Amino acid sequence: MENSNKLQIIYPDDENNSPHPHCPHGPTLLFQTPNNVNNETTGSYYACAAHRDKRLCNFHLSAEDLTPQKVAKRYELEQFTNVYKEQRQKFLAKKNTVGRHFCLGCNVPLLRDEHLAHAGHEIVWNLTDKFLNDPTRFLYPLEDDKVQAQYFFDDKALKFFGKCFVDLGVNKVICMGAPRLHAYLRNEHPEIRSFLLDFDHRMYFFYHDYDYAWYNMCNNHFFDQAQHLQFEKFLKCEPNDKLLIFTDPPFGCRTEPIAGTLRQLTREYNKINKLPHTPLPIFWIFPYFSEHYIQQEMPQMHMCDYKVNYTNHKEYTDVGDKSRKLGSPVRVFTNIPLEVLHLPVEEAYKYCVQCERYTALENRHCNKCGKCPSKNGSTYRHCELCGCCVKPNYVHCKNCRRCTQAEEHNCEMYQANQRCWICQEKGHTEMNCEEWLNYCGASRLVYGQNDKVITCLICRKKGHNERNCKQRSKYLEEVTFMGVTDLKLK
Ligand SMILES: C[S@@+](CC[C@H](N)C(=O)[O-])C[C@H]1O[C@@H](n2cnc3c(N)ncnc32)[C@H](O)[C@@H]1O
Ligand SMILES: [Zn+2]
Ligand SMILES: [Zn+2]
Ligand SMILES: [Zn+2]
Ligand SMILES: [Zn+2]
Ligand SMILES: [Zn+2]
Ligand SMILES: [Zn+2]
Repeated sequence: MENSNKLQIIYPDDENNSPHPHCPHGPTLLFQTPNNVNNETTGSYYACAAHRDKRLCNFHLSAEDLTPQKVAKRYELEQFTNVYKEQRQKFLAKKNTVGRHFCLGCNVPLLRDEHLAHAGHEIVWNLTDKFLNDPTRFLYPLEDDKVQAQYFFDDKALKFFGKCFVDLGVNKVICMGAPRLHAYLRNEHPEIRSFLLDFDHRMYFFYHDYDYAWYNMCNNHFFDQAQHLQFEKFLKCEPNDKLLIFTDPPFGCRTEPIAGTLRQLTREYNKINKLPHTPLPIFWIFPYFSEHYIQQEMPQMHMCDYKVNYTNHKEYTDVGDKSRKLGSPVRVFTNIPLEVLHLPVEEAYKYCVQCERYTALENRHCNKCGKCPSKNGSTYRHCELCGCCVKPNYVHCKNCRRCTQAEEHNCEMYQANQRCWICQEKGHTEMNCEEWLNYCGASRLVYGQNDKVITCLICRKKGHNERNCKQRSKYLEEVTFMGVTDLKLK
């Protein structure tokens, strides 16, 4: 089972699924332990899609206790949305900058003498249009990693994204969880229309319904129906329009619900525009070490070398003492061919002639791998035994048949966490794979990242399979040693 030690997450609106009950934050996710995925409900439960901490939303319903009444229950948030909209009128209706204040403690807009009720609070006085049009420059970020995990792009990243959109001819962007990018596009790229979808309700105070919706990206839930209707209008496109979905979710979010939402939005777009299934271009910002999880959900997504920096995160930036030596680990994942993305040479990127695309300056092209292999910002080196490039500090363990961090290496523990190259499942390596024999000599793709190239499981070289390997006798010994003699290797 994939992710055998992890909970499976069932997204609420996958077709074929029975409907999930709602919490105040929209349809819940169904969490299943791996041994009850076959329609058994023992141990499965529904919980909030947006909050990764019970203290923040305590909805919890065991799948066994599900009843039609519970599925039908809805939470009305109008008492909130109406207040937000009333508050917003203060700012958006007022032309004069004098007397527009904002209480940072209570997160509410204030007019004239309303501040009297906020004595002692931290208040931004007389907001200029510049601030009003770029609210993340003065609001306190909601940094709770169990919910919003609000980290804002630095100016270089904003400029890079803006330029990518222009180069790609994109004229409409859905900013899903990207409020600063939304403001940047509105202010600096009037030729691009942007629509912000964010869980941060404070955006009500700065944007109209036609370019912002209070939204949960973990279940594609709109808290305010009026805004949803406006969003549908935004999705309606003219033949020359080019729409792109941009998302920068909290890194604590699992990839299943985000991918589920991206699919839902694409479906909604196709339906509204009466198109046959047409994929939308996507930019998904996430750390390089989550690559596997993204590709598991969306194999069409590839990682671009651009390092994304945030202004309010110590480690995800290239400035300050605490910043990582190798730069930010945050990358852009996209279904757009990487060849068409131009990374800025002035920010330490270069064009690799062999790869025919831009890569990080420190990324050295490997002729054996046929690519610029580094993922984390260090300079990889090629390991002949692994048949691929590895991190420079890795050492090859013959027993595990993998390059790994030398310190604290325990073969048994290490192998238990490896993904087998034969069956692609986690928990063992090739030598202990039950499917070993079935796969012997079969022509198949190993090494997902190098698809199109067959890597021989015996010598780990590319271009032939076990049947044709010069080292086959060594392999026969190994298999015999494992107590298997009946080889289907003819
Ligand atoms: C890592 S920050 C990205 C901000 C982006 N870097 C920018 O500068 O525009 C995550 C954003 O997603 C929003 N967010 C967090 N959880 C969300 C959810 N469940 N649904 C929608 N938005 C969410 C946060 O409010 C925050 O704005
Ligand atoms: Zn909830
Ligand atoms: Zn206050
Ligand atoms: Zn290269
Ligand atoms: Zn290599
Ligand atoms: Zn190795
Ligand atoms: Zn080992």
